[in-house]
Amino acid sequence: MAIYKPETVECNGETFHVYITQEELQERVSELGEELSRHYEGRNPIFIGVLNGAYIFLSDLMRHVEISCEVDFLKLSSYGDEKVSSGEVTDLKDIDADIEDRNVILVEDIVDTGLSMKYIVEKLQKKKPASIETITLLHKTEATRHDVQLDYVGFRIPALFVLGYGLDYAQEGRNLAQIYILDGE
Ligand SMILES: O=P(O)(O)OC[C@H]1O[C@H](OP(=O)(O)OP(=O)(O)O)[C@H](O)[C@@H]1O
Ligand code: HPA
Repeated sequence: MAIYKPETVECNGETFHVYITQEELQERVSELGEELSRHYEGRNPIFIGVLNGAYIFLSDLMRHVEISCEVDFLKLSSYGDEKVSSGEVTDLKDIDADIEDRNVILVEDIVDTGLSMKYIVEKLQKKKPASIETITLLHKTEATRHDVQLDYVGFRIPALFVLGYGLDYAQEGRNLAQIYILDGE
């Protein structure tokens, strides 16, 4: 089976190179799944993935969760086709599940400025869940300006634009099996 993981890749006229390999991703994702399985044993958590970016991370993560659980999605956008946040969050789809009194695990691909995560947690809190914890594959620690609670973090990364494994640049590059960064950074 062919997996799309070149050493370098052109995306929207810019060149990116590998930053986190497929093997490193798979190892960390499996550790996180095992940690969540231990923590949520007997609590039937509901995973809420943030579309579009989190879909690959969430699907890989769930295959390492060995307890009873559910999944739902919401969708929002704040980057458009740019490499910097617009500073505004647009709601595109809400969850369908009733999360009142449920244990929610909010799943993001990346926390950059923190705006999206802060916005979603405040939105979900209004639905009165029993608990909300957050997990993000990537955290750009130096770029985060909003106060966010991060319970599980895959990789802490510098403030560089990244691509692949669900993360896009103007909607392209999500199908790359590894995480890439802009050449020269
Ligand atoms: O911490 P922040 O600065 O808010 O950035 C993080 C958010 O940006 C990306 O979503 P985007 O709005 O690009 O939509 P997408 O997931 O559909 O690509 C990513 O998936 C996060 O949701
Ligand atoms: O570095 C990034 N890459 C892709 N999407 C993003 N959304 C926030 N930060 C990023």
